[in-house]
Amino acid sequence: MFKRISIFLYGLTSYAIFLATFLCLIAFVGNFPLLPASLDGVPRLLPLEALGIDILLLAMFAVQHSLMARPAFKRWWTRWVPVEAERSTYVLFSSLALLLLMVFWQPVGGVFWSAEHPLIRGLLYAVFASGWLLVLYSTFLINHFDLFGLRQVWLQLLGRPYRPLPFKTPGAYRIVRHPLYVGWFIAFWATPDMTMTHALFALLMTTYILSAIQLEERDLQVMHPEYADYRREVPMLAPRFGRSDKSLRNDETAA
Ligand SMILES: C[S@@+](CC[C@H](N)C(=O)[O-])C[C@H]1O[C@@H](n2cnc3c(N)ncnc32)[C@H](O)[C@@H]1O
Repeated sequence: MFKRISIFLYGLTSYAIFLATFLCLIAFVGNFPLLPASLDGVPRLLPLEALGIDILLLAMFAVQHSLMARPAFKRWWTRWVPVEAERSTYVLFSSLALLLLMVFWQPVGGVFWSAEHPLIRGLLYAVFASGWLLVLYSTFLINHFDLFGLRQVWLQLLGRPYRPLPFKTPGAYRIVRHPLYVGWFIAFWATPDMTMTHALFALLMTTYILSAIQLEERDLQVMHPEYADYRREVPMLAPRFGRSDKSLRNDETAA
C-alpha cells in the first residue's frame, strides 16, 4: 500500500509541476512580466553565442521529448522506473527540460515587426490565447488524464489494471490529425511583436514538431492499424473543408 500511495503522490507532483510549467510557458512566450525570465529581453551575449545556446537548449528538449516517448525506450527504462509511473516520469522530465530552456534562454536582439494599433495588438493576443486553449482542449479530446499520467497512477492506487486508450478521432481530430500541434503553432507564431528571438523560438519549435510528427505517426500506425486510413482521409495540420469521406473513397476507386 505504501508503494501505491507513493507512486500516486509522485504522479500528482509531476502533474502539478507540468501545470506550473505550462503556465510559465504562456507567460514566457507572451513576455508577460510575471516571471524573472521571458522570451524577449536585452541581449546579454553576442548574437552567435546566444543562437548557439538557444539551439542547444531546444535540441536538449527535443531529444528528451522524442526519445523518451519511443516504445523501445519505454520498454528499456521501465526495468528501473515502475511501469505505472512511466508516463508521470516522462511528463516530469519534459517539464524540467522546458523549465531549463526558459531559465537559460538567451535573447538575440532585433525586431521584424511590431504592431502599434491597440486593436491589432488585441487581436493578435486573442489569436495567441486561442492557440493555448486549442492545446488544452485537444488534450481533453484524447484524454488529458492519461496523457499526463494521472490515469495510470490512479488505477494502480485502486489496484486496477491499466488498459491503453483506444485510438479515437473526436472533435478537432476529425478535421486535422494534430490539433494539439496546430495549437502550439498558433501560440508560438501569433504575437504583436515579432522579434528575431521570437521568430527563432517559433522556427525551432516548428521544425521540432514537424519532425516529431513523423516519429509519432510511425508509432501510431504500428499501434493502431486503422491509423493508415485516418492518415489518408484527414489532413495533418491544415484543415481541408468540403471533401467528404465519400469523395475520398471515390478517388481511391478511380485510382
Ligand atoms: C502530445 S499528444 C499529441 C497528439 C496529436 N499529435 C495532436 O497534435 O493532437 C501525443 C500523444 O497523443 C497520442 N495520440 C495522437 N493522436 C491520437 C489519437 N487520434 N487518439 C488517441 N491518441 C492519440 C500519441 O500516441 C501520443 O502518445
